[in-house]
Amino acid sequence: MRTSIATVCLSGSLRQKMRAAAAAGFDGIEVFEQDLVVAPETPEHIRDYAAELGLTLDLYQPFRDAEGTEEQLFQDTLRRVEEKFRLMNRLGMDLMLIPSNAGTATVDDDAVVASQLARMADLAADYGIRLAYEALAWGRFVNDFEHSWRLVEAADRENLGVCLDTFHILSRQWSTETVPDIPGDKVFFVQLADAPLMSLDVLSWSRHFRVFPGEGGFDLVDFMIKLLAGGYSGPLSLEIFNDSFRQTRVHRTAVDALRSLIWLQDRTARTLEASTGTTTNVSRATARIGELTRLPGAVVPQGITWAEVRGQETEQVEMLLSHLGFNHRGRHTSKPVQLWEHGDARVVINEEPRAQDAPSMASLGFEVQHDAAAAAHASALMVPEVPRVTREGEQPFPAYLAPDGTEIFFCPPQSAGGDRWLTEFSWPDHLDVAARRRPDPETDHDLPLITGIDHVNLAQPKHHYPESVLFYRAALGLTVQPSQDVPGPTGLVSSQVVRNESGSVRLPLNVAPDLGSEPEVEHIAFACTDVVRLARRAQASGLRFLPIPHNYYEDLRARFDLPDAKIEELSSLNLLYDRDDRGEFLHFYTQTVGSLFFEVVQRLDGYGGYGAPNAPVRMASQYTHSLLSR
Ligand SMILES: O=C(O)c1ccc(O)c(O)c1
Ligand SMILES: [Mg+2]
Repeated sequence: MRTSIATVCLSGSLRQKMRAAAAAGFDGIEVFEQDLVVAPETPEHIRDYAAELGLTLDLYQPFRDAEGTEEQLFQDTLRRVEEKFRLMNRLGMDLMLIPSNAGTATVDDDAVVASQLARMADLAADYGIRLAYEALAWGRFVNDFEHSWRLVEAADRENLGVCLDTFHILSRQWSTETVPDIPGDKVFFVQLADAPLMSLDVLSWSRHFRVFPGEGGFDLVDFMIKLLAGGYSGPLSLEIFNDSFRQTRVHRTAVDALRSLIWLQDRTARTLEASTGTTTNVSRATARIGELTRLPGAVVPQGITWAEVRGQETEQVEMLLSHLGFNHRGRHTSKPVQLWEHGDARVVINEEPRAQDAPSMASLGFEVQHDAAAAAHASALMVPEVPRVTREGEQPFPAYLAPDGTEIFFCPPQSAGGDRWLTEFSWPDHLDVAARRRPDPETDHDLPLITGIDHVNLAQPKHHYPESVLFYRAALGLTVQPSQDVPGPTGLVSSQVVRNESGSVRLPLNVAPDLGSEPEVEHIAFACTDVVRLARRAQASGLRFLPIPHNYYEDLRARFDLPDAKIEELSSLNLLYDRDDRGEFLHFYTQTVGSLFFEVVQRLDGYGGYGAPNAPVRMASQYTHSLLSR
């Protein structure tokens, strides 16, 4: 379907916004009146520039405070709107948005409102203009889309229709069952907005927190199906008021925006293809699947093949790993990279000389069924590729850059040769590559206690957080869990997990408060089969644990009624504890090196969380120790 974006979504001047929309690949734009009023160009210039860029000017908006007023005021409204019709003629535009009156309405009478809409439409017809009436969620008398449609129906003018804006509909939780009942050709325009689920007055929620589809909590796929079923065939447009998008770089935001519409169309098509029921809506919408933009292949990673740490002076990282029982498995034949391994957990340490960087997370290798398909999928979503040099004989992996700066590699499964890269590391003399094998429980008495990577916690740049959510959802096919706020000593950290269904890939995304020059900490959590045993060994070998204060253990006793011996054991090993309705969780943290630390976790009986109640204890202890180490 055609795509469009309101200029209010983007930063910069009107020309910059137009250029970015065109460069990202949008078909058209909604001209926000404010952007035009402050622009130095004449309307004719804007019209020509749009033509030059190949953009259509789809909607002029908003014309406020229009209907539901006393006749005297309405006379002035007609004068005002006629001026705008002349302006639209100069711009070469033919569709104007009329939001329901939220400011000057005094007449709560549908007959009066319908007749005023009809009179505006008749005047618009003289200028070849059509009007789309939109129910604002906070409209004084008209605030639900069914009401706006009844008024449009009553006014009964060919050039008068409705504009459906998902924010106004879904924020008020209006039922969307009747969306398909509005004839497709009377829906003049559709604005798609997502938003995080919040309990906030709708006006503030709308003006500051809207996000692109896939970045919030609204069910836009369901809305799309009803829209298609109703016969709408106009553009899918984005109208996102968001404090961050107003300040982020315009080209990057425009790409994020178009990515959301590509993802939404593909997700809608997939949902239709997968639906087994034969409701009228589904079959009508299914008949139109061909109109939706599709993505090649489907990607859901099955596991994390490696986590890469990069920086200078990585000895301390090596020390932590070695105390956690990791083995140094060799150095890369051509790169300044080493591989550490414990069970199926692999950490790559990259000592690439980059200006004085302290160790930090660099990349994640994801195991996917088809790496080429995953790459094509990411490219179709306009995710930037990471340029890489692969020498002859080395295993090439497609690599993409996540919005948070993490490099994402796609690796084929081990069974399909996905572990060929391991042979690029030369092993210390006493280890023979051929002797590398999985432990045999019959004969191995010392099984690895760590089995793999349980989760990787990634710090998110505040203003690009919505973009990250969509990236992990769309490019990696992960599912988004509800977000939680964790109080830390320097601010509130908002945390949201993205994961695959089986839980073999879990990425808690953390948005930290603005800390100025403090590096955001990230961590790799290893899954362990016996965390008490591992902690004992690590303690004996001298691991630098993150110390946990005694108050925490007293609180634990009160909360969970654990026996004294258990509390004593946890406390002596700096272990933390949590429980959910399924099972228990035991974990400990290492001290931080650079902007990175490690965690070891043990999930008992299907515990599903991440020890969130313990995160404030961790952050407070890290804060204390970073102050002490200064
Ligand atoms: O917040 C507003 O005023 C506003 C204006 C125009 C719209 O289309 C809209 O959805 C909201
Ligand atoms: Mg709108």
